[in-house]
Amino acid sequence: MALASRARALLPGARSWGAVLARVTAQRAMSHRVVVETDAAAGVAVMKFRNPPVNSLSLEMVTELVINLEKLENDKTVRGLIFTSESPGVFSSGLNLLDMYGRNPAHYAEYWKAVQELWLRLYQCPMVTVATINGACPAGGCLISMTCDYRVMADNPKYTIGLNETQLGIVAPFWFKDTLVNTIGYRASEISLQLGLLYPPAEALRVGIVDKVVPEDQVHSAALAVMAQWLAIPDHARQLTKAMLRKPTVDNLVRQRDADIQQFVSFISRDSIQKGLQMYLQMLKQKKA
Ligand SMILES: CCCCCCCCC/C=C/C(=O)SCCNC(=O)CCNC(=O)[C@H](O)C(C)(C)COP(=O)(O)OP(=O)(O)OC[C@H]1O[C@@H](n2cnc3c(N)ncnc32)[C@H](O)[C@@H]1OP(=O)(O)O
Repeated sequence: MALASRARALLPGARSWGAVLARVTAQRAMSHRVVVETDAAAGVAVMKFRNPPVNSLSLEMVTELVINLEKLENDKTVRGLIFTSESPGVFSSGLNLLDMYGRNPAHYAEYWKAVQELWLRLYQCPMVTVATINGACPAGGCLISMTCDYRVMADNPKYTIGLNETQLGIVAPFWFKDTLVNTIGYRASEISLQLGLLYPPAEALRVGIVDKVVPEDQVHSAALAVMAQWLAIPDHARQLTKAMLRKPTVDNLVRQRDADIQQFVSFISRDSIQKGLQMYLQMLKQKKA
């Protein structure tokens, strides 16, 4: 779908992703939640999350991620993309709970469409993608990491990764589940997803949700080394192979995008789910206090 039509699909009346972002951020001061640094000679870009305090994937953040991805995909000099957090400690705390709590159905629908768009773009990204997981990585953060071709995690037992949705009383949608199954296999997913497990680095490596665990001060150099290995493969062959492997999973969501949005809106709007999210947010506050 062309850029302009995708933007219109996300927000009716908008002519481009730029216009979408302008509307999304209209009520807030413009800020950059995503920092992109490009090494043109190496053909590698690093996308750093900068959305304090915990890099939650707010509507604004998701929109900025999509815009930046689109720009990089159009830049033929960039062949590889590394994701990381600008501040070690939290890679991403996942979807922004405040975009899923206490809002109206139109907002939930807009948010979910943007999250779908991000996943579709990341999962089909023609660049080599590597997640450098330098902090906590629950739920949506884990989803982003799993869309990458390779995951390197810092060896810090305080950091955990996994799809913990059930612990919040919510359900990971089928395409989160599909991404997990494609990463760690069916049986491990049955256990992981139902219990909402968050794995520390050694266990994450054992179950296969990450591919490499390295000392924290080596996480970036390790990601660059992995990138160099992947970039040694001719792009066209690797891209077609990736597309072939991932197409059935992508098609599964594309076929039922609108139904998935409706399902999300009706699920998240339920009183019982809203109450559960309220309690979870309170628990996070109390933990802090
Ligand atoms: C049928 C199918 C239909 C579909 C059904 C629906 C499908 C939904 C799928 C959902 C996917 C998700 O990603 S749901 C999101 C899951 N995420 C999580 O469970 C992570 C929760 N957060 C944490 O565990 C921690 O914050 C962690 C990331 C480890 C960082 O710990 P720290 O001690 O550094 O920081 P904290 O003190 O906890 O948090 C700092 C502040 O950030 C806030 N905060 C933390 N995480 C946040 C988040 N995700 N969104 C918003 N705000 C968040 C806290 O409330 C604090 O706010 P103040 O007190 O105000 O400062």
